[in-house]
Amino acid sequence: MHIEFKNISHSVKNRAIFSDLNAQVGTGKCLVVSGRSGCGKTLFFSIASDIIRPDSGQVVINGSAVNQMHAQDYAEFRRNLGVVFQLSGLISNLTLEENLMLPLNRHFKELDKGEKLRRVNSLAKEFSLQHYLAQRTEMLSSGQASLAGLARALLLKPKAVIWDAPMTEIDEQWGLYVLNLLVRLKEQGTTLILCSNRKEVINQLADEQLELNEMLCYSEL
Ligand SMILES: Nc1ncnc2c1ncn2[C@@H]1O[C@H](COP(=O)(O)OP(=O)(O)OP(=O)(O)O)[C@@H](O)[C@H]1O
Repeated sequence: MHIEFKNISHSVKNRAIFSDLNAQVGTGKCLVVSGRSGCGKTLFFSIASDIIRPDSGQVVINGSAVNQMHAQDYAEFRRNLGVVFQLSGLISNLTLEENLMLPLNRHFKELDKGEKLRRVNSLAKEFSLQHYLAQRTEMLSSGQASLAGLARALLLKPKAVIWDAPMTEIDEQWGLYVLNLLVRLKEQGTTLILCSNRKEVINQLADEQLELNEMLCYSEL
């Protein structure tokens, strides 16, 4: 999936955070978005994953602007996008299995329940979470919740993964595993957008880098 950010401007409470920002990342490549705290990494993540629409400018997927897509193309774009939140985004009063089934039930209605459960079990096992499937996700540690957030995104076999602050909660061993996993995903053609200042993420994964300009943090409209 080729993703382009064209002339993005966005303000929060009358403060310009992005002003005419441009960036792009090709299929199987990784864009790392970095910058100091408060510069807008999470805001960029939200715009990239179409949680927030920018005040002006466009996010363009394989040549089609997200804000002009027909419903069917938009549904396909969403199905192809794996979104991983900084704080996992799991629903705490559902079990882990219920959380992991949500995107499959939403985007892969045609898959039978047995196949969905097989996918859920296999990814849970990959991240050593199989014993937690029947438990509510408030039982997970923050590192486990982070891995579960990643598992939930990967269940869709996405063509692009957008991850806010990857690896901040997980331990060193899992960090290495996840880094290698991200390298493999890239090799398989998955596009990555990672909002991170971590050196290992930048050194091992970045094909493109966007350093958010700290001056923008203080410019007033
Ligand atoms: N709901 C909000 N209300 C007011 N200001 C906000 C809101 N959300 C974000 N901001 C402002 O927008 C700017 C960008 O925030 P953002 O969370 O994207 O930064 P960040 O680079 O991800 O920071 P960090 O590295 O600390 O997570 C910040 O200056 C913040 O104060």
